[in-house]
Amino acid sequence: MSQRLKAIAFDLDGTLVDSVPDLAAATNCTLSQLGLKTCSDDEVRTWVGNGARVLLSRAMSHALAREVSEAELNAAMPVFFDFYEQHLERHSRLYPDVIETLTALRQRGLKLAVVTNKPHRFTLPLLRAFGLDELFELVLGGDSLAKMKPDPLPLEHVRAHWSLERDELLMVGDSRNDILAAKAAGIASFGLTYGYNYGEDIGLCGPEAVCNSFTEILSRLDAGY
Ligand SMILES: O=C(O)COP(=O)(O)O
Ligand SMILES: [Mg+2]
Repeated sequence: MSQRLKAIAFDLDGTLVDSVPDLAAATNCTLSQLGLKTCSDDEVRTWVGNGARVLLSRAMSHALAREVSEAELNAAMPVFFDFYEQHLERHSRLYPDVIETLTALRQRGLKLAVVTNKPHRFTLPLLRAFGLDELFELVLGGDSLAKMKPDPLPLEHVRAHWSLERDELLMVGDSRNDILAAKAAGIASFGLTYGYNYGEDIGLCGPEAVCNSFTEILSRLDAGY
């Protein structure tokens, strides 16, 4: 492990939790209510990454075969939000070895944060539902600050919060938004291959390491990446 590393920022959807089944259910509830054709989990998997509003906008555009207006989206968002709030973790699953690995990282003295593009109102309840909330000292949602990943702002906020140098913070995530945010913030990142990255290979955006499982984070840190 880099002697300098003091903290790790983790993405949530597609990194800690496979949340697509419940995001897809909320999307389909909204589409049905609008009288639109529903979509598959696999389609939703390629639309996740830029927050709930962009997900719904992509789903509605797909169903309507045209761009959606802000007014149409504004009218649909409450349906999505209400449903998702009630069914956050019904079909979602923790990825293997997440709790064990996070616990091991904490035992090494690392501070852990969540930096997600998921709206903040869903983030803490989801972490709580999977018993993850106690493992993180700092949790930022996609609407906690003025900008979300791939903007570097959330990672700069984490650095400032803990007074960290650039080489003292690492970002771990499944999406190019995570890797691009890390690069823009001037910090290292690990990309996970099992999550959602618009159907693309996470290695293509140039993370410092590519991990095929959550536990591999430990061995890559031990090997100095
Ligand atoms: O909700 C999203 O679109 C993505 O969330 P994530 O940043 O935790 O992957
Ligand atoms: Mg993600």
